[in-house]
Amino acid sequence: MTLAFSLSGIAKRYPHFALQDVSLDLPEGQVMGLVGVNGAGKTTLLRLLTGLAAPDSGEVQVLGHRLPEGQVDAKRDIGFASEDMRLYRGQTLRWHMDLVSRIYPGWDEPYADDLVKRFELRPEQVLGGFSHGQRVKALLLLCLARRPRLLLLDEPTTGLDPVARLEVLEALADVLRDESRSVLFSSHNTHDVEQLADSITFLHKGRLVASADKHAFVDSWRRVVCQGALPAGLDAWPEIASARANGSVVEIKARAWNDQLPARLAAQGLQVQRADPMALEDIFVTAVRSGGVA
Ligand SMILES: Nc1ncnc2c1ncn2[C@@H]1O[C@H](COP(=O)(O)OP(=O)(O)OP(=O)(O)O)[C@@H](O)[C@H]1O
Repeated sequence: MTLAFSLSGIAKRYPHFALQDVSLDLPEGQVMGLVGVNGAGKTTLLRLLTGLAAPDSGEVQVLGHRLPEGQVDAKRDIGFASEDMRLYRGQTLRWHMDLVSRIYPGWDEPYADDLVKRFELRPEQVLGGFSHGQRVKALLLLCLARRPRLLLLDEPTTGLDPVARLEVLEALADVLRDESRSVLFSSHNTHDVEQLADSITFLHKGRLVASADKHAFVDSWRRVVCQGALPAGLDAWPEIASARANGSVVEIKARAWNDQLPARLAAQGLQVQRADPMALEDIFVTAVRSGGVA
């Protein structure tokens, strides 16, 4: 299996924050959603992969190149889009497109023109006059039309209105159909991740809380409604992320649902009435609150 990137035993410390013990692989052709609250360390992780930041310890490999030594080679095939990246406000979109096309031989002009139309951008307009949503789309266009092997997108849909968000998601979904391309995109929005990603990585306070195949991961969680009294120590079970009582109804969020769980709960005096699938948003909040995923 070829890896788009591999992070191994990474630590990166800032005065008030540390990314710790991060080991994470992305197989080539896969789309990974990186989910975390503000300040979880998502941008820091993406910057490590682009070589914009160096780890204090651990190893970073991108597209077969070890960073920092192989940074120049790796960067040729990485497309990084982040809101922090400044475009030239006084220059037109066409000027930016010409500039990027001269630097990157993989530039795909027909695809760039297609994205101009799809995003309803005006190539002759200077970027200083673009709205926030138009700037985000311009940045994505400049990144996507290079056809990089690895796309790193830092919150590509944040701040977009629903229509712009859908356009961006559709453009990304098109890109993702190409199986030789790999994507890591960060988001606060679990709906976007649920829609696009093959695998999900939760980051919280600089640590990986979970990283797994999306379907298997979502399928392992259940919201279990039981009748009975809440037994002590239930939330210490490794399969259980949270348990709370409301009168004689006990609600359990199980992170590792299995067929044996109802019988084990019955032995504690709890009768399982329902075990419902959970939305990714609910799983994320529960996982973060409970401090991890077994
Ligand atoms: N160059 C730096 N110097 C000092 N602290 C930094 C630096 N870069 C990031 N940090 C700190 O690291 C922490 C994680 O920041 P990061 O931007 O990686 O989080 P994030 O998950 O992307 O957050 P958000 O969703 O708000 O963008 C923050 O507390 C931030 O202040």
